[in-house]
Amino acid sequence: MPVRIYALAKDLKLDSKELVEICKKAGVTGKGSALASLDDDEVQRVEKYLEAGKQKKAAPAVSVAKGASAPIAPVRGGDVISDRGTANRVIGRRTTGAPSEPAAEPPQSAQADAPPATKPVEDLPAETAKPAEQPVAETTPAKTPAASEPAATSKAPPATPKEKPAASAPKAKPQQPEMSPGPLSPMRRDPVGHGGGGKIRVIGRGSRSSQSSRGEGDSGGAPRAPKRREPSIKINLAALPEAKPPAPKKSGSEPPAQQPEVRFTKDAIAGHKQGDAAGIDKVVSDEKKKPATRPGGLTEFAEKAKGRSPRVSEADEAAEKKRNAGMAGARPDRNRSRRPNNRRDLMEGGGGDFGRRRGGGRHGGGRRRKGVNTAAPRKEAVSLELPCSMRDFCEATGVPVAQVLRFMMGMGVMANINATIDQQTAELIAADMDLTIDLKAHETLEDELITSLEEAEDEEADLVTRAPIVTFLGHVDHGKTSLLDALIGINVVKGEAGGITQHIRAYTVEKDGRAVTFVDTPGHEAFTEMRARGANVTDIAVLVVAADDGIMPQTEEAISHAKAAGVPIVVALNKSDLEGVDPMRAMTQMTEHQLTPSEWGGDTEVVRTSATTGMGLDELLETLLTVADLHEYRANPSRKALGVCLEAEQQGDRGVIAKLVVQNGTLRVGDILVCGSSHGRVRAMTDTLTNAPLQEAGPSTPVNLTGLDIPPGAGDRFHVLSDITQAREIAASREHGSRTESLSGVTTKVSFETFQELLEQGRLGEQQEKTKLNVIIRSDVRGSLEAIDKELTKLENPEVEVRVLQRSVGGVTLADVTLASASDAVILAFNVIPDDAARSLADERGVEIRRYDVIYKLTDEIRLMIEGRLRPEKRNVELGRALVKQIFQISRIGTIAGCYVAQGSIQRGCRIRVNRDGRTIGDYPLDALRRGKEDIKEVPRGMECGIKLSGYNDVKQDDVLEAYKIEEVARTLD
Ligand SMILES: Nc1nc2c(ncn2[C@@H]2O[C@H](COP(=O)(O)OP(=O)(O)OP(=O)(O)O)[C@@H](O)[C@H]2O)c(=O)[nH]1
Repeated sequence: MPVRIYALAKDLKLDSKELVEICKKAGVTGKGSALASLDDDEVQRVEKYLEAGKQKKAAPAVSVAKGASAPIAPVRGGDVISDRGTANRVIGRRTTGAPSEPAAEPPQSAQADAPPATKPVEDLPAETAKPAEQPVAETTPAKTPAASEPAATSKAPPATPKEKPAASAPKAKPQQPEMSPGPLSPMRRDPVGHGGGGKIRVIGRGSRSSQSSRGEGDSGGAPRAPKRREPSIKINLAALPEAKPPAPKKSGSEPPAQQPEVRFTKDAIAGHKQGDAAGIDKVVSDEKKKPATRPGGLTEFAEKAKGRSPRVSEADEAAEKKRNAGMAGARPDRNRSRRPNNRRDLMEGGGGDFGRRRGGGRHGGGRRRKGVNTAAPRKEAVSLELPCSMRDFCEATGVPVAQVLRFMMGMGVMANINATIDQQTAELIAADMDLTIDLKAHETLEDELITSLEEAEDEEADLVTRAPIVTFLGHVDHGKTSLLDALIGINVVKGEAGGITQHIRAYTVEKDGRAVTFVDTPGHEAFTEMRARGANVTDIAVLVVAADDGIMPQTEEAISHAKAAGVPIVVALNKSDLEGVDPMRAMTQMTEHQLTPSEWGGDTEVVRTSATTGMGLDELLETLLTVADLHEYRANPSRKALGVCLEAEQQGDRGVIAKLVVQNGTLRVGDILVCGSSHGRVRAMTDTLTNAPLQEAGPSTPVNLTGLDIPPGAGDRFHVLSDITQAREIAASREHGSRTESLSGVTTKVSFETFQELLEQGRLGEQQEKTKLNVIIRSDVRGSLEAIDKELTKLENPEVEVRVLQRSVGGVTLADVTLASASDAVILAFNVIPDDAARSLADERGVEIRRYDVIYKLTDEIRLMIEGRLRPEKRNVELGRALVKQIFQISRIGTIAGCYVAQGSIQRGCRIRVNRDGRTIGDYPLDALRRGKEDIKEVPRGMECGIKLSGYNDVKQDDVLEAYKIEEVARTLD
């Protein structure tokens, strides 16, 4: 009877992977994975091989006993290792013995032969039995195949260089220990033989310093320019002759000889021009009498020597001020203060020129010299907590604010002293100013609590087996949803808008008495994030590949996600029921992506399935459970829960509904939860498949949960805390962080309507800047927001930029319309509707709200518009809204909705959108419109009527019916 390799491995008490290897060696081919089956014959072959291996293993034990230099026993190796000096001595001997082999490979190669841990034991005897004199040959290992074998001999012991001599100790001449350290022979190339320092080189083998030592040694004959460098191990080298430190420059403490500075007043100069010499004479005589108090003068240095800052008496100062006012001789001073590098003086704390210019220029520099320099001394190594303000940065580093602001201006950023500096900016400034900054992130409650929760390790005794989380990934329409539906026994595919999955689904089902959690992801290219998220929560990825299509772009992407997540991949070759499909084609393509099918000897399980006929479903399930067995997924149900939010939405009366998967621990009703920037207490939990209420959810369980204050982001991790205040604080700080990040800049007024006009009128060509189309996105779930976002970024071109001013989950609100009106933005409502107030304001202000239910329609429409090709030949004209007050079930007719027309009117022949809980759930033609028993053409606002929809009988009380008609609109921009 066939037996799976992993099961046989269990019987034989071997590792499954090891057994796969053994199968190969035993000549049983095509068994690339532990899931492959072996028939009786193959099992026997494997067992025989193992038996033979055991015998082989037993044989060398005799030789070990015989020979003193057993290949594995580190007896002699121990001798060599025990005394480093001995080792070196041996090396030295060999070096002298064979000095003529300078061109051999570098000694690192001996270490590069690190032993592969998985080397089958049974190989050892054969290898170690190879001729022991080969060590000599090992010095030229690349030359012959035989030469590489002794290198293999040294693979067994883990500690490489020391044990190598023992491992490959030549058995042929055990009595000649001097020949034994053959494997060390590469050391001969080490220049030990050329001089002292052998000890050092052995220690430093492989290190850079030793290599350079070797380089020097090699140059024994060839002269090489000596390089000055630090000795790597100083204790073994003669001390370098002490160089006298250079004498401090005298010029540093003595002022340069100066010419007496004679300054002429304007009057003196003017008088001189008029032939009056008296004014000049007076200035010259005054100058001679004046004490040397100018900077750099002797008085100043005398003061400095006494440890005081040179000060000028009030009287002198006043006199000087008077003298210097307006004198031509003051120009050098002024120039100095204007020099661009004056900030260096300032930074070094020695100047004050900068301040003099500002404060002292007009009002007299003397005052400044009197005061104390208040600038913080510049610090070289600073520790800074981020984010911080410009002021904090400057105070911490001692760099003047003006200097930092100037730098920022140079980078095109107009900042002020209160501006916040982020890490990147701080690093840039620091690099520019040669500062060493140790940037620390602010230690928050988050770091304290969440990190400890994430890092808490579970006790082995607490761990129990959990259900595997299996995610279906693959290209759009390859049959993921159908396959999952068929496995679970439900039908979700039918209800999908546009026939594509736009939400992530997760269900736990019981199969063969075991729980499995399935996650379905959308295949449309827009949902990359959802696929990545699906892959990140999963244990096993099922790659659904349609046999007729093969590997497609999103299949490739899914492969990357699964590989990045490091999870096993099982391929479901779906649609195998289709006639004429060639599964070999898809399998060949798979090999190009390093997914070799197990039937071709690889380790990827490929199951041929058909969601339509049910073919291969059992096998797929069995394979998934087997993989789960192999990996033993475990969790600790007794700890506080943590996991991931897959999706979240705001539902009218129920509040926030979040779909979470518990990854570890148990989540209970009443638990305090923080998830992204939302928090709250778990109010209720329901099963994602049956909607049954749950009191607790253990590991691997997906739940729909209420109780959070705002919808968390899809992909946000959640944690259970014990204090609601802490949860609130953490959520608030995250919200603050993300708001700060997403603050958008100034908006340009370009509306959706005018956008095409701009294009048509060719005004884009005249504009230097890109034309910006501002949009506000509202969606039913977070995942769609990301998908739309991603699609919109693809629409950018050199002339047009689509700017998302705001994106959020939930219906269109008054605030959205206000923002759109202020910034000429268009509101893109994906699967949501505007509330009454928003609708009225939008009408009043002419704000456009575009509604979509399929993502590619949204992006296609915008793309067409951007390309100037949008031809609004058909336009939806909103007619009115009616509220369903009562439902009447009439046999043979169906459901009649008794409605009250709240806005506009309902007209015969229109179409009706059915909205429930703020979401559009369907769009149907109006079948019948009646008042009493009469069929009528139109029902105006404030009246009641009966509405029958065509093809939909599930209208419920409180549904909102929106009537609209499709009008043909003539093109106006042709
Ligand atoms: N013949 C055949 N058709 C299939 C099979 N599986 C799915 N289909 C059809 O393929 C189409 C797409 O199936 P879905 O299950 O929606 O595909 P999907 O991969 O979930 O699509 P997205 O979720 O949008 O990525 C549907 O019309 C299915 O009926 C199959 O095994 N055989």
